[in-house]
Amino acid sequence: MSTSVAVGSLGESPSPRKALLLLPPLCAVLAVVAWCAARAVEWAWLRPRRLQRELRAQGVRGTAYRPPAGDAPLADRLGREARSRPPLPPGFHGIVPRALPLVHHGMKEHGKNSVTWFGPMPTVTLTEPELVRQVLSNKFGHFEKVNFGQLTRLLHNGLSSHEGDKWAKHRRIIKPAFHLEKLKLMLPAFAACCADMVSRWEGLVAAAAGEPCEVDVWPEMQRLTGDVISRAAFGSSYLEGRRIFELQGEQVRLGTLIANKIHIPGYMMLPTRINRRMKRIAAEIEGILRGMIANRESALRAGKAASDDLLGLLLESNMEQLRASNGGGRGTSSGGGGMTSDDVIGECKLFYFAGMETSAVLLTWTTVLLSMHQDWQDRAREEVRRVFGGGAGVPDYDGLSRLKIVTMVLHEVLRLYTPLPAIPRRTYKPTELGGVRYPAGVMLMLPTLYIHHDKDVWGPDADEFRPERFAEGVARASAGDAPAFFPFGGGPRTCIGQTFALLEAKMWLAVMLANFAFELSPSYSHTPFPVGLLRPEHGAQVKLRKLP
Ligand code: HEM
Repeated sequence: MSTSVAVGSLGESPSPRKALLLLPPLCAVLAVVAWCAARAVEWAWLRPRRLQRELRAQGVRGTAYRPPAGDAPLADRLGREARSRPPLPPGFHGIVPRALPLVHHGMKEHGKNSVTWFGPMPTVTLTEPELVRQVLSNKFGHFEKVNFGQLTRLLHNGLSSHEGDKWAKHRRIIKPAFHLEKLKLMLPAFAACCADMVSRWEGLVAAAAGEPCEVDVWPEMQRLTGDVISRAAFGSSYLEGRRIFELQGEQVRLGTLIANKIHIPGYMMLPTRINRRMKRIAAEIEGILRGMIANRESALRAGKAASDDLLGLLLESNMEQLRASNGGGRGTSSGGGGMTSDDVIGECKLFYFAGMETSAVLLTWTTVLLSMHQDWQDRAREEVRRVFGGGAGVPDYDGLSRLKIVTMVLHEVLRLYTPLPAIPRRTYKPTELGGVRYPAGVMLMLPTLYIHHDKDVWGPDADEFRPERFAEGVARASAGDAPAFFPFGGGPRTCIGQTFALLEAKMWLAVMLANFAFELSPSYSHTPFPVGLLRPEHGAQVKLRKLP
């Protein structure tokens, strides 16, 4: 006899019977609520307090944890204060207090290697180059990349956020596309983008009819590097690629608006206006890429040669990998030894994310610094004229690799205005580093920009623009033993696109210096500020003059 019949046959009223039936689901709900509450208390209170005790016991000082936002309000306040200060004098490069306000504050209040809180995650800033080297070069998985979950997935979901075997497989497949021999084939695409820009600027100068022509180079450089990556990645389909970079640009802007909230679990799932727009953008980008990849894959299967652009090289390398793992069989995009279509989409998104704004930042600060330091602009132009003989024709690889002064200038710009001011890592397991035993789950912040300006490392003129310090190469530029110059990161996860970025920058400088002279406009205000990358907060206005 079933329970309900038994209860009914006793003639009891239906309410207790209903209550009995409701009891199991109610208990289940209560159990789930209790579990969530316990997890929340552990996440927001017990675990951070435990980590704080462990770090303090070893003498790592810093701010006290305030649940659950940690130092997010302090970071907001310091950021606002830094931005409200008057612009820096042009030619002044002591930008750390303005560009890394939280790191600067932590250092002032608690000394080097101090702790702050990113939500409930302790964040230890490591300022000694040797410790940074140890973290970046670790091959044993003690330090993992800090992944911002759904935000990372919406922005790129490629190589830079993978770990372990998946990362190794993707890096192996992507690497051939960035070999020097392949990059040389992309130089005509770089040159075509620079030529487009030069003719547009010539138009602007002509329209100014003899008056000095003012250009904000920041959006111009975003456009240039967006075009370069579109052409380099997608060859003849670069116009479709352009739409992607517009969408990615918007995605990054929206991502920075919510950066301080993403430590809240599930925040990205909330149906806020920004979250909904970001999801729509991601869907549109994926749609465009899926179409392009499908076309290329079917052409490859039909036996057509792969294109020499990044996507073509990536698909070709992927097919080879698949053939090898299938024992010579026909390649498919279903995974196995190669990448799936979704993986390829993630990597294409990453090319934009990692390769566009970073290069735009480098080119913008180079223009600003050469405007501030006219003597170096003249020296760099002289060198370009000497190597390429007056500017006619497309600069070739041999010529670009002989540009010594231009390279020194680029290195000094990368040192003083490092596009990525800090690199985060997280301890994956308990790890000893510099005499401290870090428990798992501690974020280690490697403040590249701070180390690049550290007088203990670079000497008393650390904040000055002196490209000659790179005359003997990168390794001999700083005073200390450990390498202290790492704008492209280091170790196994070093930037895969650094040769691409430097060739692009040299090509642009060779073309630009041959065609234009430039100086700072009075409307420029020197306000470097990191919004993810170190950007000029109010643009980078220069005055252009066309050279005969
Ligand atoms: C001036 C320009 C650039 C700078 C300053 C720069 C900087 C960096 C840095 C610091 C990292 C390491 C991040 C970390 O360790 O967490 C990195 C990684 C990466 N960069 Fe760049 N980058 C630049 C240009 C490019 C370009 C042009 C591309 C591609 C077209 C690119 C693709 C990548 C990729 C795919 C990674 C991830 C590598 C991995 O995790 O294995 N970057 N970049």
